[in-house]
Amino acid sequence: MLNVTDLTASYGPVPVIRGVTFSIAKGEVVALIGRNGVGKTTLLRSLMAMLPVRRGQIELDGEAVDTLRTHQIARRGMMLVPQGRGILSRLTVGENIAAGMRAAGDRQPLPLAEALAPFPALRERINNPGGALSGGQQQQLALARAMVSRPSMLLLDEPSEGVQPNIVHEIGELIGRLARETGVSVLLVEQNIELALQAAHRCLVMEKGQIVHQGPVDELRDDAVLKRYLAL
Ligand SMILES: Nc1ncnc2c1ncn2[C@@H]1O[C@H](COP(=O)(O)OP(=O)(O)OP(=O)(O)O)[C@@H](O)[C@H]1O
Repeated sequence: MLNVTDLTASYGPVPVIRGVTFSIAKGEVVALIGRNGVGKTTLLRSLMAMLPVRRGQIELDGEAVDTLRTHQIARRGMMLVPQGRGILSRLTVGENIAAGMRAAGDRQPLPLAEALAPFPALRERINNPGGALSGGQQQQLALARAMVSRPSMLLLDEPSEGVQPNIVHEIGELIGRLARETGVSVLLVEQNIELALQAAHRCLVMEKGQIVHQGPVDELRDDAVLKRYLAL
């Protein structure tokens, strides 16, 4: 589980994340929503120590990780799947997953067959280059590469991006299933409300670097709420 207390972070003198506090329980999926530029990506990056300036407490599975560096945080079990996914397009599906195994450090990674079990489309394409996959398959590969190190916390930045609209719900269903079946917790930055509703239990709403609202994800079914927080 993740506990974040009074997190403040910036690229320079002006804070982009301002006093953010929230928790995510084991196996819980939380959607982080908000308009463009409010700081959602920056929050994920600051949890991974990828920002120069950061203050506040970050506790992962009962241990403070806010003094650790990015690769050390990954080895403690928090993995980021960035926007655009970071697939190595010339390497095969299997080689991409092997790269995820190396990120595991001392954590014993899953055997390949086990890592691929939730992703039948990848099993059939194990020797194909990552760049030859469809958007949805690449998103699955990014999830498989993160899950192979048996993380306790996944940070997903816009998993619906570049995925055909008619299979967005499959990605949402997959994220929900990974959380149920492995107990991984998920913080999901997502503009696609369909995916958020499919995968998440709760939502956090961000405005100008602050969490201004927390509630059950079903609130996003209300057009008035969407209009207020997302200007849809
Ligand atoms: N590398 C960077 N250096 C300096 N400022 C940055 C950097 N990346 C983002 N910012 C600024 O930080 C603020 C928050 O950006 P961020 O990308 O976190 O927002 P976001 O909510 O994820 O938006 P989007 O949905 O468009 O990705 C913006 O004002 C942005 O210009």
